[in-house]
Amino acid sequence: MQPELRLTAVGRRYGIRGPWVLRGVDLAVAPGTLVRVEGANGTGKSTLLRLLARLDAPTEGRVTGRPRTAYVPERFPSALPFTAVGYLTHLGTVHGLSRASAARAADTWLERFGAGAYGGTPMERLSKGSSQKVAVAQALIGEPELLVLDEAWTGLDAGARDELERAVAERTAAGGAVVFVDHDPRRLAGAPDVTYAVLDGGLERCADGVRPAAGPLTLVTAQGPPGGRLPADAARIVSSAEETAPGTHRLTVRASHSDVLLRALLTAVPPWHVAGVESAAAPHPDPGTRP
Ligand SMILES: Nc1ncnc2c1ncn2[C@@H]1O[C@H](COP(=O)(O)OP(=O)(O)OP(=O)(O)O)[C@@H](O)[C@H]1O
Repeated sequence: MQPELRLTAVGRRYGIRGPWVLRGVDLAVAPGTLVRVEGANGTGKSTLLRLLARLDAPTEGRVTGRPRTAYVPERFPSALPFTAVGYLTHLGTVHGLSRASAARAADTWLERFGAGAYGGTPMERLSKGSSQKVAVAQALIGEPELLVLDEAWTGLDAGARDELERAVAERTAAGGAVVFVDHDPRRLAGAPDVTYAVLDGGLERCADGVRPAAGPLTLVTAQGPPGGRLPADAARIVSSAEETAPGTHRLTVRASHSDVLLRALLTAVPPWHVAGVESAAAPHPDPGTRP
């Protein structure tokens, strides 16, 4: 991401005399970080996310940085004159993919979210859940440097919710930033690097959720070349790594990121051998995660 997105003394109000929804907000979104935004209804979370996605401009203050950004809005306009694949392919080309790659990526994302059967269905005929899968896929198709998710899990079935969590882990593992709002406090529990609450128009950092993160952890035993370094994509997401014997590594990773770790190990050149995967007890509760 070049350079990181930054809000400086940002304020937003609607209408010349409207009340300030946000004021004096300073926020930097560093590459590779997962940021959760909390707050009661109507406090300005969506307003903040639209500013981060640069779909809205602040009334005062500055927004700097131009990461390639994708956004899933709270309400996705589903009555679009496209089929699901047609829409996603179009969005893929907007993100710089060739038409053929965009069409392939469209199929892949619909399959991942369990909506492969609806690729040829006109968007306006999709159910709410399938439409939400398209909403999420359109944001992921371009592998954005900044992914902004406003209640993106709402309306998805359990399989698609898990898949979106995996996709978020993949984005951050690849060095992208993800900012999300979700009404479910368990969403990606333990995973965010930082949590902010929107409160009285300002932004409060809840607690340092810095790694090693708490929450459910997975313990992976893997073998690589003796003395070899962990593949970069794996090193970025592990909470701890220990070489217990030459070439044998004990890795802990947040459970939500375990698939991404395994893929990083197995697709490394040369590939690593995964000798074991098991659940590990969380070391301590995450102060950044509220019950
Ligand atoms: N386009 C707009 N025009 C006028 N007022 C707006 C607009 N968008 C948001 N607001 C007002 O700004 C305030 C914050 O809204 P926002 O949607 O950002 O909050 P939120 O925290 O995302 O709410 P929720 O949790 O209910 O989605 C609300 O009072 C809302 O009515």
